[in-house]
Order: sequence, then structure tokens, then C-alpha cells
Amino acid sequence: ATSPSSDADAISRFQEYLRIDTAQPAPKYAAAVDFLRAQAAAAGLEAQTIELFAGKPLLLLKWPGRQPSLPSILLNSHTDVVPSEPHKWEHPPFSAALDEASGRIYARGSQDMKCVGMQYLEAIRRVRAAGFIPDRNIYITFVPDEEIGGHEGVEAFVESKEYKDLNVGLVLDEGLASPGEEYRVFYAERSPWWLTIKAKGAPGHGAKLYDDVDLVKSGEKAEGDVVSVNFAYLKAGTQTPTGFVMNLQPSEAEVGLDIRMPPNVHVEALKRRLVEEWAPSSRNMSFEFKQKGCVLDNFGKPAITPVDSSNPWWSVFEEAVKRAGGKLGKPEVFPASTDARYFRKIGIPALGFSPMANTPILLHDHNEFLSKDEYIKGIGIYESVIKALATHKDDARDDESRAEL
Ligand SMILES: CSCC[C@H](NC=O)C(=O)O
Ligand SMILES: [Zn+2]
Ligand SMILES: [Zn+2]
Repeated sequence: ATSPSSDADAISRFQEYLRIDTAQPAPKYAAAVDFLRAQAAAAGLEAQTIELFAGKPLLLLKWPGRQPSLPSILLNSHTDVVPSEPHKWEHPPFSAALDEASGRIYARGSQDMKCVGMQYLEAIRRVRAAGFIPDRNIYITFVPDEEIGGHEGVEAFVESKEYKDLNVGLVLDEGLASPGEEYRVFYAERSPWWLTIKAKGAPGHGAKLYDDVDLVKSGEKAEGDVVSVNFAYLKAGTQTPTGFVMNLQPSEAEVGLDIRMPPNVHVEALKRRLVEEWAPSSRNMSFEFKQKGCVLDNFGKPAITPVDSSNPWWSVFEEAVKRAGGKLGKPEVFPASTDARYFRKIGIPALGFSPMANTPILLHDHNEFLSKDEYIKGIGIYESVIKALATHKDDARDDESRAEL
């Protein structure tokens, strides 16, 4: 049970975390980890800082279970946030200003995803205080660098001895806010392919004609189910203090494309198109991937976490959300990318879930906010989810797959 005063304390702690400027490209990771270690101590959790790369600490917390040989649960969140344009915000992005009238807390990271990291900790404090002890080990990770691809974060972590020792059975990671009353949950995601295409040609008179770069925009279907191709930038032309020169054929042009690939997409067809149509070398064009996420897992299958009876964790999760009074929408493919892909790639089931209903989707946007009521409700959801996932069900009526848990 929660009291208004403990809720108020939880909100203050959330604001404190939000006030730490962990924006890329220079996140204050040390400050975040110091704060989180203090929170972990208050929640009675064991803490270990793992620095696989200098200056990129990954905080691993542990709540030991009664039966440590069971597969464990890993609750993941990233500590970094994307940059912001402060002058376009109503409240400074690291003020965590609480608008009293609306109850909204404004901050970069309020949705993506400092809320989730703190909600895990608050939920654990509450279920511990109520005397709950998990059967399986519960781990909580606070990871760096998700927003820049996770290469020196979770991608490296899942290959480490530290990770392998955890015997992870299920990962929870981030999802998205939902403007409606149903929470959203994600069982897969689109892979990021960040592509630059360069065109080279002879400089000279601007009246010479060259072909344009042929670019495609995606059609409209479910957000996560289509390939999307978005311009990130276009770099060309010759600039002088008075503007771009019109009658000078540039010798180089470059386009940056943010491509997102759904897990079931026909990768070879797109690659062929790229080589033959978008950047043919016969036209002095070249391309380079700045990011190229895997569509398939290490076993050659689409990197998807089953959300049916073949995945015994799924029904436990689904029922726990319901029990706490939450409604779940139909499981979706995450339209962007998260660290969950690195777990799915090595065959570990991972669900993307950020319990924010009745909330506009503002991740990476100006004036990102979360209302304090939704934040507190989310803690209640995690209390239910953590208790359910932490409990070993071995009664006879359960099917074989459930028994494996
Ligand atoms: C190349 S990984 C980038 C990860 C980032 N994640 C969430 O916004 C994204 O742009 O989807
Ligand atoms: Zn995120
Ligand atoms: Zn993000």
C-alpha cells in the first residue's frame, strides 16, 4: 500500500534523477551512477559498477532470490538521454519542473527512460517493505549509450562474463507512452540502418546537369511493420558568407538516411536496391553504414520474442499487468530501436514496456513530460509485474514450458 507522503518522496527522487544532465554526447554518467547507487542502497540492493569502457559505467544491481539457480529477471534501463533545444521548451529540460495545475513533470528523459529505471527501484522498495522475497534473482541494470547505439553499453555487456553469470531468463526494457488508456508492449523492434551515401563528380559550371539521388519514402501501415527511410541530412553545395553559390557544380554531395528495418523484412531486396539504384558505383557513388542492426538473431531467425503460449513468461507478465488494474494493448513491433535487440539477438526473450497510459508520445520531442499520477500508477504496475515474474510457479497443472521457469 502506498501513502501520499511516500508518493511525494518517490516524485522527489524521480525529479532528482531527471535533474542530472545525461544528454548525449557528454552524459554525466558518474553523477547518475552516484545517485543511483545511493538509491540502490536505500532499496537494500547489492550494487556493482561495471566499466567495460572507460567513462561508460554500467550499474548492475541485485536482489538475491531464494532459489538462485532459477533463471533470473533483468530489468533494464538506459541512463543517457537525447540532446534537446532548451529554448524551445516551456521549462528547462533538466529542471524537472512540476506544473502544479496539470501534475506534469517536464524533463528530458521523463518518458525516455528515467521514469522506468526509477519505477523499478520504487516498486522494489515497496514490495520489499511489504515483506516479499523473490524466488529467482532479480537484476536491475542502468546502462550507458543506448541513444547512440549501445555499442559500448548493452551490445558489449551481453558478451561479458558478468552478464553470462546472471543466467537471465527474461528482460524487461523500454516501450512507449500511449495516448489511450491501454499500455503498449513490444515483442520485437525495427533495426536501425543509418546510411550515408556519397556522390562524387567533377566540379565545374552549374549549368551541367546531374541526376538526383533517388530516394524512397515509406508507405503507411502499422508503425513498426514497414521499412521507413527518413532523411537525416543533406550536405552539398559551396557556401560563401553571402549564401550558397548557384552556378558552381559541387564536387561532392552526401545524404544521411535513417532507415528502420522490421524483423521480417526481405533484407537482400533492399541491399540490392541500394547497390543498383541508390548508390551505383558506376555513377561515382558510394555508401557506408554508420549503424547496421541485425534483423535476424544469432540463430538465423527474426529477432522476435514470442507473445503466445510458447513463451511462458508472457502470460505471467500479461496477468500481472491486469491484476494491477492495467490494460495492455496488442503486442507491437517497436518502431525505433532499443537495447532489447541485443538480448533478443542472443536468444533471450525481451519485452519493451514503459507503463505510461493517457500520455502523448514525447520521447525525443520538445517539452517531454510525464504526469506524476501516471508515474505513480506505473510503480504499482511494476510491483505486480516484479512479484509475479520473481515467483517460481511449479504446480503440477502447469505445462512443460512453464515448468522450465
Ligand atoms: C542506432 S541505435 C539508436 C537508438 C535510438 N533509441 C531510441 O530512441 C533510436 O534512434 O531508435
Ligand atoms: Zn530510450
Ligand atoms: Zn530514446
